Amino acid sequence: MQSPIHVTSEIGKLKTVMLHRPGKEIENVYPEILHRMLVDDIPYLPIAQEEHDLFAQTLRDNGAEVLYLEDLLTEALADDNIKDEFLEKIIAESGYAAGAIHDGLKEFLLSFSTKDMVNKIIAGVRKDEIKTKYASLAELAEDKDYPFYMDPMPNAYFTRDQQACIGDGITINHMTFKARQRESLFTEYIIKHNKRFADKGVEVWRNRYPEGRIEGGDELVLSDHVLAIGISQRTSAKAITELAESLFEKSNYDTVIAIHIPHNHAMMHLDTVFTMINYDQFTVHPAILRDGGHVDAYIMHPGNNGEISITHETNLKEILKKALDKPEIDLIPTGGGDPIIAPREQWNDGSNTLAIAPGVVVTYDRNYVSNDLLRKHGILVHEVRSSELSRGRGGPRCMSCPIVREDLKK
Ligand SMILES: NC(=O)NCCC[C@H](N)C(=O)O
Repeated sequence: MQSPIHVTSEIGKLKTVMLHRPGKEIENVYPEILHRMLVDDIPYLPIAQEEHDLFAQTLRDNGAEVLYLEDLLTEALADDNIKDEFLEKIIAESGYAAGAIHDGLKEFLLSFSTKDMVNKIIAGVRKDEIKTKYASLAELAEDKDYPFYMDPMPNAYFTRDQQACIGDGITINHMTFKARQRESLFTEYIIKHNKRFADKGVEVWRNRYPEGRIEGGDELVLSDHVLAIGISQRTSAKAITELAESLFEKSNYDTVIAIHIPHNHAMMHLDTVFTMINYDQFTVHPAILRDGGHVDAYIMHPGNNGEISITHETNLKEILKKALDKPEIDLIPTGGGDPIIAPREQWNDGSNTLAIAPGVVVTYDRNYVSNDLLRKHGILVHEVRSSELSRGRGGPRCMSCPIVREDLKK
């Protein structure tokens, strides 16, 4: 059976992509919780939505079918039993497995249509929105001034991270920080219960329950048998090993290139510093390269008796040449490698390009130095507006989850 997921590269023509249009969750962020919510500023919602609509339209204009996470989840919850089961899980993962607040939240959420309920869960539920029949001492006395029973999910529009499509399957991710961990429950329900995916042979390479942490921004599908993955603030060596074991056992993938990157907020995922944009071209933030273009990379292949063989290599160009079987690789430095422009543009996701076809990318307009350089290297660049979207600290690749891409011609 043909899987509804098919992604065998980072650059094959984009056919189907999943987005989330930013909603009320953005307006439930306030200064005291900014950093815990993993954002550095509060986007102005109407403009963020306008910018996001233009981003979606750019993808449609270039032939992609745009699906919205909120619609896919709503469809997945059409059956009342499944909706009930989902509500139990999301309320429990929000901290209330049982008790008065659990009951109050459930009754409140069930009072909405399924679509509005989904949007409300993403937006967050304030304490003053529900009535509880009684409250425990903990509920009365602890965190009295904290306004939410269910936290907002202001990062939901970065649909790259909760999951990642690789080949005909998907990883449903155990995310690093509490602020984002509930988001991948949505993916689990979409894959299990949305008719587009349910019972259609989608392989789950790794589900959201093992402890090791992993996020899609670190997962780069370089070809139909090579995956690059960041060892980063968000993805652990343990999760990478488990994913490699699963891919080697069940898929065509025979090479996983684990690249160590700095563990910090500006470079949280591999795709904030390194993306593939053509058969032999990549963007790279110079800060991840040591003298001579070196990184710490660990090349994993299936070994004997189900073990994994690992070699340590450091020359990024050589690693990519070998993995992709190319005579040369063009690494295009963010901000031209300038010591001020490069980190400034990287901060606003100048390295985070979304390829929509080989040599054709979508980028933020504000990173004009990087964009001009891409053009000089022969790339077709579609710029999208970015004043508000960029405040969430993610770019076009972060805001998109490719579901289907055309295979590359061999
Ligand atoms: N792939 C990505 O780099 N996604 C960006 C995620 C930004 C979000 N504020 C986060 O910290 O998770």
